[in-house]
Amino acid sequence: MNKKIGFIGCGNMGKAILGGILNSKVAKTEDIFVSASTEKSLNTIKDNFGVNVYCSNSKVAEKADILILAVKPNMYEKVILEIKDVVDDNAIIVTIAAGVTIENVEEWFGRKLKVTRTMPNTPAQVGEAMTAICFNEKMLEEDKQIIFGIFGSFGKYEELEEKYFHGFIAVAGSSPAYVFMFIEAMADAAVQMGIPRKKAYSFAAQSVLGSAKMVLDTEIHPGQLKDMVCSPGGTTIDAVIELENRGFRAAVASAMKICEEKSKKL
Ligand SMILES: NC(=O)C1=CN([C@@H]2O[C@H](COP(=O)(O)OP(=O)(O)OC[C@H]3O[C@@H](n4cnc5c(N)ncnc54)[C@H](O)[C@@H]3O)[C@@H](O)[C@H]2O)C=CC1
Ligand SMILES: O=C(O)[C@@H]1CCC=N1
Repeated sequence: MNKKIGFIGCGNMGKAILGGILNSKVAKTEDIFVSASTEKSLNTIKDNFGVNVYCSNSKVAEKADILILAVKPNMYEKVILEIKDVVDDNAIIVTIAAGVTIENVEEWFGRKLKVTRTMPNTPAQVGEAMTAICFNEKMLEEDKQIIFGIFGSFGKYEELEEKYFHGFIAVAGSSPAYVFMFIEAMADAAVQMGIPRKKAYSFAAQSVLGSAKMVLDTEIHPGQLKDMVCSPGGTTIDAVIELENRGFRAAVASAMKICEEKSKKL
């Protein structure tokens, strides 16, 4: 891709996207420009990724054909006010923040630019992100294809109406954290049973990976896949009933509702 990609802010999510883009070779290191708030983090990014780094957001903003705003939601307005006058009229602004709408971005820039709102997740780092994408009306078909090319380079993506983004954060943007907790909990229990810790993480993670792959590849209902593991009178059904008794599903649903509500408040 012959476009210059700028990152303003490059923390956990910015690095995951940057790593994903470079691994897939969709852009070259010399075409990527990153700014961050501290010299220390810029040096780390330079050392780890070999991209161009600047301590000025405006420098990055004026160079970028595609500008990814990867700061926290509460920094968006401040950053946009800082860069708005140097951004090219034809640049594509990409947001990744929870709770920041396309309308907010247009208002803060004070003019109609091409805006793409996305919600990725950290598995971008290993090429397995799930990203939701929506566009404003300034985005042309060829612009959309560029965005699909970038987000498709580090995982799956789907165009989704902006009104569903709060729910999407609960089920995809934030959900890797719940899955990591599940893996950690299973591994701790396995360690209690005497399994060495390193093996315990690998056994738990591979089981989650394989199960997710079965859902995606077979398209069999997850309930049916669960039933296929539960041999009559066997071990699994006892564990499943204990999870039900302990409110496993209810805890997940309630956590996701809280996550969705928080996204609405940001
Ligand atoms: N962490 C995740 O799993 C996901 C995060 N997001 C979104 O990504 C955005 C960033 O989140 P994280 O990467 O988790 O946060 P983070 O705190 O790890 O990264 C934010 C980065 O912005 C930099 N920064 C702060 N002020 C700045 C400024 N004025 N100019 C330039 N850089 C500045 C910080 O130094 C930091 O490196 C948020 O808007 C969040 O909603 C979206 C999807 C998933
Ligand atoms: O915790 C957050 O607010 C961000 C958005 C989705 C994942 N991390």
